[in-house]
This record gives sequence, C-alpha cells and structure tokens, in this order.
Amino acid sequence: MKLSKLLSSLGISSGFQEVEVSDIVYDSRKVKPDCLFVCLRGSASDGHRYAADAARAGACVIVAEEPVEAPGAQVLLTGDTKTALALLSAAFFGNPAERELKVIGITGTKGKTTTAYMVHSILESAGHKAGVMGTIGVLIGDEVTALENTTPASYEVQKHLRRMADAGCEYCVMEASSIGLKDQRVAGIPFEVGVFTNFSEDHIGGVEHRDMQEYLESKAKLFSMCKTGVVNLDDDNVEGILKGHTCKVKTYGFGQAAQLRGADCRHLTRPGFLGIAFEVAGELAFTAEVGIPGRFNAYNALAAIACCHVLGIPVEAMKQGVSRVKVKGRVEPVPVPGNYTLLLDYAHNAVSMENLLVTLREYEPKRLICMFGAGGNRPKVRRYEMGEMSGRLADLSVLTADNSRFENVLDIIEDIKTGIHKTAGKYVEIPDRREAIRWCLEHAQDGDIIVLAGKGHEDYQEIEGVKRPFDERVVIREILREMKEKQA
Ligand SMILES: CC(=O)N[C@H]1[C@@H](OP(=O)(O)OP(=O)(O)OC[C@H]2O[C@@H](n3ccc(=O)[nH]c3=O)[C@H](O)[C@@H]2O)O[C@H](CO)[C@@H](O)[C@@H]1O[C@H](C)C(=O)N[C@@H](C)C(=O)N[C@H](CCC(=O)O)C(=O)O
Ligand SMILES: Nc1ncnc2c1ncn2[C@@H]1O[C@H](COP(=O)(O)OP(=O)(O)OP(=O)(O)O)[C@@H](O)[C@H]1O
Repeated sequence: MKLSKLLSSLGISSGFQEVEVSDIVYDSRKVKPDCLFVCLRGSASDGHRYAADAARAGACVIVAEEPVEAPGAQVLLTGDTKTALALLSAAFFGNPAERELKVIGITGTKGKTTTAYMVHSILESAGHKAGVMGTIGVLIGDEVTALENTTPASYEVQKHLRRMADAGCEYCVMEASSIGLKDQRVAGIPFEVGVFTNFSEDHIGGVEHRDMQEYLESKAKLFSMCKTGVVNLDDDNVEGILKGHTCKVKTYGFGQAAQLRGADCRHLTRPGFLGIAFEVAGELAFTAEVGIPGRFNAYNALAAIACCHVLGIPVEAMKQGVSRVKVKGRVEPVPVPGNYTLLLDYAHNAVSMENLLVTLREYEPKRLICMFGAGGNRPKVRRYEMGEMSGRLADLSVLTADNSRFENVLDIIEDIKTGIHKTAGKYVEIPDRREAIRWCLEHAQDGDIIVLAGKGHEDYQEIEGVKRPFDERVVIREILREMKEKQA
C-alpha cells in the first residue's frame, strides 16, 4: 500500500517521500523488506531501542515517539505510537470496521466470553453471519484461530476483522479487555454497540492495572467509542463506567429501573442438561430459556438480548439464540449415556471455582463431583485455596494434573491437599488426567453433576514445556467408547 494512503489515516498529507509499504510490523524480529516499523513502549522492553535494527533489516519507515537512529529509513514522530499502530493497521486492512462490519464490543470483569457467544448465537439465529474475537480465539464459521490475548494487538485485531469481512460476516462480536482498551488495541473502531457486564477486583498489579480507578477508567473508554452503550444497571460501578460517555445508553438489569428487565429466575434441569429461565420485561416481554446453567448466565443472556434489541433483532431469534448457545469450556455440557450431567469449565482459581460450585449446588445434584488440578510454576497459594474451596463445596474432589509445566504433578497435588485438609471434604488422587476422567465416568451415579475444571476451551496439556494434545471432549468420547466395548 502507498505510504501516503496509510499516512492519511493519521491526518498527514505531506512531508514524506512516496514509497510502497509491504506490511506494518511492531516487532523488530519480524521485520521484512519495505515494511513500516512502529516503536511501542512495552512492559518489558521498548521498541524504540530496536528502530536501528529494524531499519537495517529493511524497514523503510519508522514510526516513533522520540528521535531514533534509523539508517536509510524515513522517521515519523508522533505523540502516541500505540494509537498510530491501530489507525495505520485499520487503513492497511481497508478499514473493515468502517465499511463492511458492525462491531460489538463487550467489556466487564466477568462474562465477556459468554455474553459474546450469546450475542453471536442470537445474530446467527436471525440469519446474520457473525465472527467472534476473544479469549477462545477468533471464530469464523466453524473455524477457531487461537489468539495470544483476549484482545490482541491492534494489528491482529484489524487483520482478523478483514478476515471476517472477507468471509462475508456482517458482524464481529469482540471482547474488549480493559488492558486492550488501555493499550489502544481497539482504537479507531467505531463500535456499533458497547456492552458492560459487571465490575469487580481483578487484573490489578504487575504488568496489568495500577489500581481499581485505572481499571474502571480503562473499561469506561469503550463508552466514548460506541454508538450505543448497553449497561448493567444493577452493578455498583455503572456511574463510573458511564463517566464521560458520548454514546446513547440502554440499561438492563433485574431491578425495576432498567429499560430491559429480567425477573423470576428459575433453574431448568434434566439429565445431561442444566439451564436457567427468566422473564424479560420492560421494552420487550417474553420468556428466555438459556441453554447453560447459573444465575450469572441470566445476566449474560439479558445483556446479549439488550444488545440485540439495540441492533433490531427479532424476539424469536433472541429466544432461539440463548437456548442454543454453547460456549466452549464455560459450564459446557458433554453428552453422556447415563442419567448424570458432565460439564467442562475453565475455573482455575478459587473465586471462579466458588462461583461454579455454588451455582451447580443450586441444581440440587445427588453428588457434586469436582475434578481439578492446578498449574505448575504458578503461585502455590492458588492450589491451597482451590483445594479448600472444593473440599468445602463439592461432595467429592478428584485431584489430578492440569498444566504441570516444569513441576512434578505429585507435588502440586500435595499442595492442593494442604487446602483440602482444612475441610472435611472427601477426595481421591489420580495424577493422570485421562485416568481421572475415566474414574469419574466409571463411578458416576444417577443424578450426579460432575465438573471437570481447569482446562475449559484448551485442547492441550502443558508438561515440561511441551503442549501435548488433550481435548477433553475427545478424551471423553474415547473413554466412553472403550467402556462400551468392555461391556459388550
Ligand atoms: C503486559 C502486556 O500487556 N503485554 C503485551 C504487550 O507486550 P509487552 O508490552 O510486554 O512487550 P515488550 O516485550 O515490553 O516489548 C515492547 C515492544 O518492543 C518490541 N520488541 C521487543 C523485543 C525485540 O527484540 N524487538 C522488538 O521490537 C515488542 O514487539 C513490543 O512492540 O504487547 C504484546 C503484543 O500486543 C502482548 O501480547 C502482551 O501481552 C502479554 C502476553 C500479556 O500477558 N498481557 C496481558 C496482561 C493482557 O493483555 N491481558 C488482557 C486481559 C485478559 C483478561 O481479561 O483476562 C488481554 O486482552 O489478553
Ligand atoms: N455475569 C457474570 N457474573 C459473575 N460471574 C460470571 C458471569 N459470567 C460468567 N461468570 C463466571 O466467570 C467465569 C468466566 O466467564 P467468561 O469466560 O464468560 O468471562 P470473561 O469475562 O470472558 O472472563 P476471562 O476474562 O477471565 O476470560 C465463568 O465460568 C463463571 O464462573
């Protein structure tokens, strides 16, 4: 693409010699001839240090916030290279969000992935092709491409928006993480709708947010980037989220003041299926039956319904969408032949495990069985806490491996047991995860709820630095087949 065309996205029309730019790159190790290199200040390093290397490797233009040495390349100085990267990338990929796609952004501490998949399910039920971008990866049709971040670097965001537009999508539903918003990874995207799910303490410290105020302000940015903001009126921080907003506002919640209200939540249960139903009132009136369990999923469904209401989607598609929704690894049911329920969930810390087990307990299982392990080379306190939580809330804990990384799985299990021993919780230890799943399936009784926690959407197990294929859906199918063959 011509440099002049790219620079017009930054409002620059003169001062540079015209060249053909082959690509945009922000990592000097990936520079290719005639590319434009953007220097970013990161958490561990500073791209400005690599400007000279990038120029020597063939970059023809360097975008920087301070003068840099760049032999043979033209240097463009700007006040904010992160925003520049976002705008240049949008132009490089032909501005897919301006011309071809309606983009919906979802922010909040919890429920982003689930709400995104609910909006996607409703849109597809209404006959609209939509893509999803977030923690699970990029979904286009049935194909999922993994991502390094929930909200990836702006160049990747724009590249995947282009892929969606080329695949004929009308919509992109994307998770806008607070760090993604702070880092300008979605800068320049004219969001059709921004959705706020909820706000609580998370992502503070280290390379993430300085404090809660910065975390809240980062999320709030979405509401000056979208046409309509759909916000949870029951959340205590809604005022903070809307501070400085420039969008129209649509409210949802289970309280009386919301424009779109939920009421009368009730559990739906039959063998192999758990869901939640509620009444939608206010601007719409119908019964929503959600195909995944938990009161929090009634909130996520109401958020998705409110978002689709703004988009003018008919009620019939909303009903169908929330009842059909499946989110990989988020209280995901797996079909089994017996009269019990088997679920996969991503919970891999004490807070999510508490949320999950308290929610499942509400379905009054005969026994609640929780199979889990804990990550190696991660803080031990997480293992003690998870052990204590499962010991307190499950009828039986099955202790096994997760991503042990470079640690011995038996040592990790010992740490989990330290937590369990603070409770009267029963447990069994089966260090091999496949064998632990087999044990659960062989010992399942009618009315049980068995949850395999920790891996969620992941399809690998990381042991000694190697990611080995391990998709629990496949493993379960194989074990069930072996059990059937043994019986025959
Ligand atoms: C702290 C943080 O957000 N880091 C992100 C950031 O990398 P960084 O700032 O650490 O990069 P750096 O190593 O300091 O390097 C700075 C610059 O110098 C460049 N460089 C570096 C070395 C070199 O030799 N040459 C060179 O050019 C780098 O390419 C980069 O442009 O930019 C990378 C590319 O966009 C991200 O992948 C990376 O996310 C890391 C993996 C991460 O863990 N981020 C977390 C905190 C995050 O973003 N999480 C959110 C929220 C998730 C949630 O809601 O649960 C997310 O959206 O994923
Ligand atoms: N609306 C909600 N309120 C509270 N907890 C929720 C809500 N939705 C989901 N959860 C809990 O959080 C877990 C993660 O849900 P989900 O992946 O949808 O959220 P997320 O915001 O994408 O999270 P993450 O950024 O950690 O991936 C769920 O398994 C559930 O236990």
